[in-house]
Amino acid sequence: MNWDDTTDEAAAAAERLVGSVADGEDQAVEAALRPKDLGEFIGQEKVREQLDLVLRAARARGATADHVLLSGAPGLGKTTLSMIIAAEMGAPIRITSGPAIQHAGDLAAILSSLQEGEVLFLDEIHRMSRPAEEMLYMAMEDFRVDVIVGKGPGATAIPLELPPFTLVGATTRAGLLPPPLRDRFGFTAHMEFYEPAELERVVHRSAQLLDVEIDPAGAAEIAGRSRGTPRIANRLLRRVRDYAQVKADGVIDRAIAGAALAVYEVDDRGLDRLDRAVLEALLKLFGGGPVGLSTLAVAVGEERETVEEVAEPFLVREGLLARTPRGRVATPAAWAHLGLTPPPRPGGGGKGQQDLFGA
Ligand SMILES: Nc1ncnc2c1ncn2[C@@H]1O[C@H](COP(=O)(O)OP(=O)(O)OP(=O)(O)O)[C@@H](O)[C@H]1O
Repeated sequence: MNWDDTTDEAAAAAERLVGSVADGEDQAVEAALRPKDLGEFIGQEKVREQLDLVLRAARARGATADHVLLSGAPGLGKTTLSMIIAAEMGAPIRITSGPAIQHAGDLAAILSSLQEGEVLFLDEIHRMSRPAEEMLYMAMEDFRVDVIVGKGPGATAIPLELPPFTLVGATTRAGLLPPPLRDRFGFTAHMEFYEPAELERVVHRSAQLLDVEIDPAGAAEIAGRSRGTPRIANRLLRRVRDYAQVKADGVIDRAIAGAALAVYEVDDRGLDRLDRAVLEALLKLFGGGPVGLSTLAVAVGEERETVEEVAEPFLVREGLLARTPRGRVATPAAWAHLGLTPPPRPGGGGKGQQDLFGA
């Protein structure tokens, strides 16, 4: 955006970029299930304790909270925490994301329309453009931006003072952030995957909010298949609720949860159709590997990125697949999980397989 634009246009651009979180039924339900304060936020004890101190201290000083960087896999509660930060500080929140900010002017439009103390949530901050990132450095440190007016040799930089604000940046990959950006956050937190017991609490809480009856074994069944992720736990709960409504009396127990999740092809370890397809191809077509990512992706009819970013992180975390310099390799646990017998050693599985089998 060129800063010659009128203020109204700038505000409209900011509005378009900031957008809203809820879009569609699932997002609307997701928003309704979000914990509203730190007390309601389940798990992540260390992060909660540290954040509580940061926010309390800022409140006691009557100051704006320090910038916060949240890293962790999708669905672990980064957006939720940013909303909680705003709520705990009694401040409004704006939500935008790195990919939505194409130009430094886009960011200038948002920053210049912030109110004092406002929380700016910048999701996928690692995907922001370089010029916007450089503008953010100054905005975070000095609450100032240089707005370029005009083009070419006649262009002039006009400094613009910003009200103090709190930037909450979220990223799935903290390692991708340039150190100058990372260092400007006063508080950095890494969000871990949730323990099954914590996810059971998430399921019980959400069931209560959705007015669904569920027994402890039913909640444990859903939690155990949720890949350590509250968003998945909530999504599975909604699908199990549908099944219970249509096929039973609406009450969720272990049997209903198990039967419903079988219909949705989520197995007892939380593997879905894609995860299983990747494992089956690796075991049945390539003898357990090693096999290159691209070949594996073609074998399951998916994009390379989908296999690498959607299926693999979970399979690696579950100890079912290993990424080796020679390619993807199935672990003994993968053979066991699919009820298949690994090829005899030595020979059949190749060197990568032998390594994993301890040969
Ligand atoms: N600690 C928690 N306790 C209870 N519910 C949670 C918790 N963390 C997340 N949730 C629920 O999980 C859902 C997803 O959370 P959220 O949108 O905050 O994740 P996210 O990390 O921002 O994901 P993404 O990076 O994909 O945007 C929300 O509906 C929220 O209700």
